[in-house]
Amino acid sequence: MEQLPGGRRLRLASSLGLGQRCWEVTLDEERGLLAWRDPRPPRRGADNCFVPTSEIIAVEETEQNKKQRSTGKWQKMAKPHAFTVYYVKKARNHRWRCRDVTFWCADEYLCNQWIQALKELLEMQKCRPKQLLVYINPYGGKRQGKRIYEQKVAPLFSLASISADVVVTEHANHAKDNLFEVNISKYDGVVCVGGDGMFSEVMHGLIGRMQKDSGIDQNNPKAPLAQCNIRIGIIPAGSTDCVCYSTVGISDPVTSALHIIIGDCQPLDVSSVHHNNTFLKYAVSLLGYGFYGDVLKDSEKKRWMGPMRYDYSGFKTFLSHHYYEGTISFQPAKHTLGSPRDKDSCRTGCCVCKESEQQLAEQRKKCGFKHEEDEDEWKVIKGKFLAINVVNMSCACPRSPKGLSPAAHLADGTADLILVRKCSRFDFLRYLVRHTNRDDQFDFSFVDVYRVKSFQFTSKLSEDNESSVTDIGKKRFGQFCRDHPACCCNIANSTWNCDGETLDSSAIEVRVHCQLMKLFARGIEENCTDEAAYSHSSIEQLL
Ligand SMILES: Nc1ncnc2c1ncn2[C@@H]1O[C@H](COP(=O)(O)OP(=O)(O)OP(=O)(O)O)[C@@H](O)[C@H]1O
Ligand SMILES: CCCCCCCCCCCCC/C=C/[C@@H](O)[C@H](CO)NC(C)=O
Ligand SMILES: [Ca+2]
Repeated sequence: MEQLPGGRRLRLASSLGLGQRCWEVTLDEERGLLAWRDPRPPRRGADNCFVPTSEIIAVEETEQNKKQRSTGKWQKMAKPHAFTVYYVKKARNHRWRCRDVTFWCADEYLCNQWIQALKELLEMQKCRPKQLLVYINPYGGKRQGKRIYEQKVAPLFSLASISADVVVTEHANHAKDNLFEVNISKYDGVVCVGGDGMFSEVMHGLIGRMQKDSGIDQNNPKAPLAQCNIRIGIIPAGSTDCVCYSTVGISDPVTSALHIIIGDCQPLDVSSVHHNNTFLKYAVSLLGYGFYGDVLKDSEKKRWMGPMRYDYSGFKTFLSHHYYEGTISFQPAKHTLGSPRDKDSCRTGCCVCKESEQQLAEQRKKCGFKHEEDEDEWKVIKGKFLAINVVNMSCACPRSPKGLSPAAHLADGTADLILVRKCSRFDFLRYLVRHTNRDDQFDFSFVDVYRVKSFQFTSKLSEDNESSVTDIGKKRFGQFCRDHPACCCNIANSTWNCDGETLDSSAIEVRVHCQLMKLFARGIEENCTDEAAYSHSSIEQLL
């Protein structure tokens, strides 16, 4: 243990070899930093580096004659004792990579001391998973799930001494059904390799299992649900990968694997969807009726096209320009500080999410769940809509980097309700194009947005059905309004797109459950675009 001038203690401080030179290497346990600096007088571009110990992946004794990862060549190491530290390197656009640095010294005892100290610090990171259950969808996205896991993820898990039980799914709902049977207490987390649909399956398995084990009836739309504490990791291998992109900032399997390894944790709101006291589904990203429901329905027939199916069906649906009539009722969210028109977005350690969760917890302590359900006001809107989107998170994805609601929060107990009323094709195109650029997508007279905690929808057709429209009448009219063949008024229902799966009912009741589950993620970090975040920095400022 070394003492610094300010009274701070260092776990270890030594002069160690790195490449051809000697470096001052320190392990600061209090600050949780491993740092190495070139002791020669500072010059431009000198490499002074540090790594938070929470972002060290592994430490290994380095064998002589070991293949040097950086050069790819076999090099005889002339140095007698060495150890390699593998760590997270943050690159541009939220991408993480595994890098390594090898230190050497002549003294075997000193080398072992370093290995021992670093391993002890790694052991102290209690949030890191040791045993994972992995489900791979071999048919998601471009059908690369198995290859992505085997080539990019499994080697990192094994480097970090994580053992994984791997299930390659054989049919839809395999993972979900399996999660009701496995001994879940054996695992520190569940990983899904696939897209949003695969994530949704795993989430349904885990939340469903949790409610079953706690004796909670999922069919009761008002039941307070039991929180699911086992974290889910998403290795993106789907077509949209919206949940991964919106919670990590990038769809990249290696980045996601590293977030899992270091044991990140991001709570997530989940909406429950019911119809007539029957549970239909949970949703975390998009519940979309009209445009996104029709895109999904059409695209399901074209799965063979892979991710391109959404572009094809998107264009076709855009041309069809159908609108739908219905009634929307919602309870505005009063417990949150945020609004959908905010300029700031939800970022790592978001205060809006923290505050909102506290407010909700206090409200519940005072009045219980019942008050919230019964006494808060409902707003009712009737109209003709091209799209009704309810989003629990921004829904950012590579196709729409800001998402459908850029200021939506991951864990504030609310969803953003976006109503796109009947407008011209040209106006709808302007709206869609704003998903892909920086302009405000809510700044249109035909678009309204509300932050809500619960929501209901009934289509005009089902309202009419309950009263007058007969089956014969429906057949005669066909799908479209007979009186106005060119008006695009669609007397058929659209379908709900629930995180990329279709729902059977158009009339639904939705409730947001604050932070019902957790992911191996940390939310999107404030932009750290600089490769040099951890290097070329003045080490003196840190020590
Ligand atoms: N072995 C399997 N065979 C067929 N379908 C499967 C299998 N395993 C999982 N599925 C189903 O495939 C559906 C789609 O998978 P996934 O979400 O991984 O890919 P995607 O639809 O291409 O991507 P995204 O949801 O991001 O648009 C999921 O709903 C899942 O239930
Ligand atoms: C003519 C211009 C077209 C512009 C289209 C922009 C498309 C943006 C797509 C954003 C979709 C984000 C919502 C994500 C939903 C997912 O839950 C779901 C399943 O992966 N994906 C889709 C496409 O429904
Ligand atoms: Ca939310």
